[in-house]
Amino acid sequence: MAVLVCGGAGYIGSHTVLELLEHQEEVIVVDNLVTGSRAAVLEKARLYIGDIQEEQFLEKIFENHQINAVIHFAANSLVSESVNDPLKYYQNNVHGTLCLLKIMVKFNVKKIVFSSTAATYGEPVNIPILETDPTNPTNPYGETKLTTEKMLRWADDAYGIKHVILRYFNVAGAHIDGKLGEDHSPETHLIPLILQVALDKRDEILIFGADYDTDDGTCVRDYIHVTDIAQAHILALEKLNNDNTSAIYNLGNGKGFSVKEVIDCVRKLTKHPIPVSISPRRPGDPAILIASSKKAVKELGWKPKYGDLETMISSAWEWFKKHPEGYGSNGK
Ligand SMILES: NC(=O)c1ccc[n+]([C@@H]2O[C@H](COP(=O)([O-])OP(=O)(O)OC[C@H]3O[C@@H](n4cnc5c(N)ncnc54)[C@H](O)[C@@H]3O)[C@@H](O)[C@H]2O)c1
Ligand SMILES: O=c1ccn([C@@H]2O[C@H](COP(=O)(O)OP(=O)(O)O[C@H]3O[C@H](CO)[C@@H](O)[C@H](O)[C@H]3O)[C@@H](O)[C@H]2O)c(=O)[nH]1
Repeated sequence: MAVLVCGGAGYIGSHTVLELLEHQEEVIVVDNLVTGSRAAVLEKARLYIGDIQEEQFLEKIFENHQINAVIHFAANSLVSESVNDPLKYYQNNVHGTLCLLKIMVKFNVKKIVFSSTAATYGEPVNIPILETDPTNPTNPYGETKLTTEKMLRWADDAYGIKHVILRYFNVAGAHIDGKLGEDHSPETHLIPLILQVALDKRDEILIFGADYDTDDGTCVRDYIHVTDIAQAHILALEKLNNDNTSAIYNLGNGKGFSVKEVIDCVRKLTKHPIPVSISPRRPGDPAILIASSKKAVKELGWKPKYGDLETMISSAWEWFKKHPEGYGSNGK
């Protein structure tokens, strides 16, 4: 029996494929390589290049393999892009999942792990955020993820497809052995952008807003190492195989770091001065997002291993020093 990983050539997907292979799973990857890289998919996994919205393409894969469960990363996931082009997000994130679920129904595949996000909460009413807290997204990206979560709930009721929804906070870092890293193009995430300054590929980092209601005025986020996130998917699959019930979990460290604190940590690790400029707030950004992941710790037995910010940033730094062009043009 195989696990199908949609979006497995992307940042988090590729790290999860590595963990799955280490757990002896047969892994099938589907990816259209729009943001992912062929080079990020380890050879032991079988890669099909194509779009999950192409139902006939998906059907062939379900015909060719005995798929036991799906892990679904395939999405667009940039907050600011979603504000400028919300329909792109409804198309790919909501319609993409709809196509995938239709094929799962057709082939009687009853387990899915879904990548959701802290962006489903919007401006939090409590810190740390609990899974039971209100969900009022402040951007279309979060809205499309919440809509998809609701689709999964109805699909459970109607077709018995059980889900584990994982609401990640800010995923960071690279594989600790340097096997894989983060390569988004264009890059918009804070840590890789600061590291591009440290590599002298960029002159400065823009701080998007220094007038938030936080200690130093910059946004606070809960950063979580990509391998810890990948591990949670293994545990989510185990849960689905063992108790066959649906659930939602936050995945974060429960600690917040401001944009300025992240920049200071990079300065310390790289010894680079990292020039900054303050620019206006980025639309759709909440001031503070910090997770309570107690539920995942208790119910999944999740134990994040790389929780301190320095470990996350230094693993990313090691990868970027060796791969200044990411996976490079050969990556496609
Ligand atoms: N990076 C984060 O901090 C973060 C935080 C919360 C949630 N997430 C979610 O985790 C998932 C993975 O994020 P990531 O940072 O690894 O992004 P990524 O862009 O690196 O990975 C997404 C992958 O999906 C593929 N893809 C997109 N649409 C597709 C389609 N229609 N058909 C086939 N393949 C498609 C892309 O080519 C890419 O390889 C996303 O769903 C994202 O919303 C990420
Ligand atoms: O050049 C930059 C880039 C980012 N930021 C700020 O840094 C913080 C982190 O931004 P970024 O790394 O872009 O991540 P987020 O926009 O917080 O979103 C990430 O984390 C979310 C969960 O919290 C996920 O849903 C998204 O998919 C993922 O991209 C935010 O306050 C940004 O405003 C800057 O100040 N300057």
